[in-house]
Amino acid sequence: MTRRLGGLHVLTDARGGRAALVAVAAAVAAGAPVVQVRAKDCTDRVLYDFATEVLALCAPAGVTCLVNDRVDVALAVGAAGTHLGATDLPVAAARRVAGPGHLIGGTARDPERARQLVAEGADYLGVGPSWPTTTKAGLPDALGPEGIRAVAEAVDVPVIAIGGVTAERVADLVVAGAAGVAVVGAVSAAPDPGAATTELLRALAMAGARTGPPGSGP
Ligand SMILES: Cc1ncc(COP(=O)(O)OP(=O)(O)O)c(N)n1
Ligand SMILES: Cc1ncsc1CCOP(=O)(O)O
Ligand SMILES: [Mg+2]
Repeated sequence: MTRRLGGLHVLTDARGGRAALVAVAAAVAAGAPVVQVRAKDCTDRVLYDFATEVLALCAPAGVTCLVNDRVDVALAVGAAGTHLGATDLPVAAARRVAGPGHLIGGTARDPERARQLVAEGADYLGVGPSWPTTTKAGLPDALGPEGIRAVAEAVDVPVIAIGGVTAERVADLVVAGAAGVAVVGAVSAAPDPGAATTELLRALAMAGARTGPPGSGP
């Protein structure tokens, strides 16, 4: 099972369904290293079936597949990991359930919370919103690259910047210390999700982001 964490995290359209799977297939074909199953407002069975289909697209391509919010679903489908935010199961609890081999990411917005999540067992942190976004309601003010920097300097695990990320904004985030970026709209709402993925990957490579497995270079 692939376990890359840096580089590009492509999050699915939260509505799931066929259109979301088409976007994932295009992102995988274009070389996205990480896909996160992020579906909201659906039954457990719909989420399970959707995650199973996303994993079936990721696994043959060696793409790391993570599940948002739900460690039980991640384990049930055999995904590599789970991403947990403030209203989800605590990272320490998910770690107890999933054991040491399961990747766990946590959402942090400041250095104190970031250090706490790492102490609980987080393997990476999603940090944002970097910029304003319409994809998720109720978020605090955007952190900007300086907010990303504050967290990246506080922890040793990869920091993945999220929120309003576009190819044009990638360099500022990498300079600030992000090991990668996570996107919803930049891929799933793009007219050509494959081309959008290629553009984001190119921006990460140009910025010198660590896009390969641990220990594979800059
Ligand atoms: C990589 C990454 N970072 C942050 C998030 C946000 O997670 P959370 O705060 O739980 O919000 P929802 O995604 O559940 O709406 C993420 N999913 N991925
Ligand atoms: C889930 C989440 N958490 C912080 S920003 C965000 C949404 C990011 O979506 P987009 O890439 O479309 O701005
Ligand atoms: Mg969540």
